[in-house]
Amino acid sequence: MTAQILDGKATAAAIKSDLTVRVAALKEKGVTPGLGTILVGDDPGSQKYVAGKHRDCAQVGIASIQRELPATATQEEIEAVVRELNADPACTGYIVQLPLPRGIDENRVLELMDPDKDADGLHPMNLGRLVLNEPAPLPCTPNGVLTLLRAHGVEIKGAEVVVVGRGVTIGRPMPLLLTRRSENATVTQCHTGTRDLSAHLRRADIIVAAAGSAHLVRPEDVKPGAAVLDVGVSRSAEGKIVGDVHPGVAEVAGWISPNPGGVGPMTRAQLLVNVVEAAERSVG
Ligand SMILES: Nc1nc(=O)c2c([nH]1)NC[C@@H]1CN(c3ccc(C(=O)N[C@@H](CCC(=O)O)C(=O)O)cc3)C=[N+]21
Repeated sequence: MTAQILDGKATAAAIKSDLTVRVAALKEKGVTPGLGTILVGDDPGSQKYVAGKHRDCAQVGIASIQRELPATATQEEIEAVVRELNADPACTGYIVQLPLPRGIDENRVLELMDPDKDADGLHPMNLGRLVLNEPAPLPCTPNGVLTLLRAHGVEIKGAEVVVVGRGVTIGRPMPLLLTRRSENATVTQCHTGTRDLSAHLRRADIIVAAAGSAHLVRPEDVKPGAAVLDVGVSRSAEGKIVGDVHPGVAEVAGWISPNPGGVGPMTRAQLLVNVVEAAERSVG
């Protein structure tokens, strides 16, 4: 058996073509959505991701606002740019590319953002709204995972889902999304303190691997027919992306998300969704 592909590239393209229509409608009403990015330092990976986000914006008609600071930028300098984008009416949503350089208090920067311009859904106010079941922009990667599953008809309701990882961008918010009444999944969250990861993985109908540990999920850990989402990004010595899922899993799983080409493009598409939805809310 070979797993069917959870095609993030194609699903993201369909989302973007829907957004193109909605952006055109907003422009007719005099509103042009604008995505801002704040990039600090010169990490090649971060530069590449941010460039990809602006390419996506151009495709759907969203304006781009790019702010770059050197790796030596101080806390105050970064916070000044956050204040600037909070005040800029052309910037309807923005992100602060993470991680920020060592020595910068990331949480202080995020808390300074206007929660209504939070395109990542990672502002503490919006994470709190998610916990309280209030409307909020949803964290892009977890929401991308859900959208990818839905687009391929994978049943989430009642599924046993194992999330591996507890990072702020994926591991922590993912179970919050999955356990809403609209999804009704049963979730087990595993992490480095989990005693027997394999035992949990083997029971899962859906595995979300977001530990950042190369080839952590092995074929013998996967129930035949399960859906496996590879969210991890490590790099090989040659700089190629290595996911959290061993390639042999494709012989056991029913569904698998390629990496690259799976959750990455979905993350970017959900970012655009958050920007467009915020602009739509602003026109009522
Ligand atoms: N505030 C903030 N928001 C983020 O959303 C955020 C962040 N910080 N910091 C870094 C991570 C990483 N991230 C990715 C987005 C797209 C791809 C992506 O599109 N990847 C392509 C391949 C890209 C390649 O080949 O290098 C793919 O999977 O097909 C990957 C990774 C967003 N992040």
